Amino acid sequence: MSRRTTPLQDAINHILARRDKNSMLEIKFINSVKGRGIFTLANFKQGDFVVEYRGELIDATEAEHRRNLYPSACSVFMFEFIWKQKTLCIDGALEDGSFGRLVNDEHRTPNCRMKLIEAEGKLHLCLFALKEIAAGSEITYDYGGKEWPWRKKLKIASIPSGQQCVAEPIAHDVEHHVISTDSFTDRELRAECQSSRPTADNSEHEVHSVGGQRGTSSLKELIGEGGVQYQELSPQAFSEELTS
Ligand SMILES: C[S@@+](CC[C@H](N)C(=O)[O-])C[C@H]1O[C@@H](n2cnc3c(N)ncnc32)[C@H](O)[C@@H]1O
Repeated sequence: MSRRTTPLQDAINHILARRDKNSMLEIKFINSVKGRGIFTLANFKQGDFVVEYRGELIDATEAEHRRNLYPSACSVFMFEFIWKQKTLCIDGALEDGSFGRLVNDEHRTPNCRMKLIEAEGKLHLCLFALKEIAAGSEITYDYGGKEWPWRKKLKIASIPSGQQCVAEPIAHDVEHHVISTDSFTDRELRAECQSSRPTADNSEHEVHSVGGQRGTSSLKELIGEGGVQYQELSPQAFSEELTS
């Protein structure tokens, strides 16, 4: 990002070019509980645009339809949010090589926050740094208030009086709740998600209106006229119930 480019402009540039910050981010496999995550290769400053959560914009009805079709390994990639009293969803189920869909949850000390951006009449979800993020760190954000299984399965370490509690995940305990990326290769997962999609769709990077036979709403109908360009988004993310 050049000195004069604001984080918002930086985000819009990446949105329009449909590209991630490939020289600043990398995908790493963490473990069989968390699966993959996104890590920084360079420092980010507070406020910087980090990555877009790319996918297909769909409405609540279509999201519900897909949730019923998708295996749970795919529906965990559906990010729901409220826009002008409407529930919308970015479906990031396709393994398209983009980074945003692989960012993991951290509700206590996230280093990024999701914001909604409207660029050229289309809605986009983007992560911005909440603080300085040093090279080598995992990118995280708060998925929202929901009781995610990995949050529940926390071991509360013994707390000396007057000190804050420290919680640590117990890996073996949450194993059965987790979409194990090592049991699903990328190709298999992509095939799974693609075959369970309601319509053939090669434009997963496009944010567009409801597809296929199920809907005819235009994006304008989905998001309304003259939307806000830049909005803080309270996370209400991933709409999947993770059950074993
Ligand atoms: C959108 S995906 C994130 C990418 C995922 N780690 C992967 O490898 O595909 C969301 C899934 O990642 C896992 N996940 C995210 N945050 C986690 C956390 N803090 N602890 C354990 N698992 C987490 C859960 O399996 C969740 O369903």
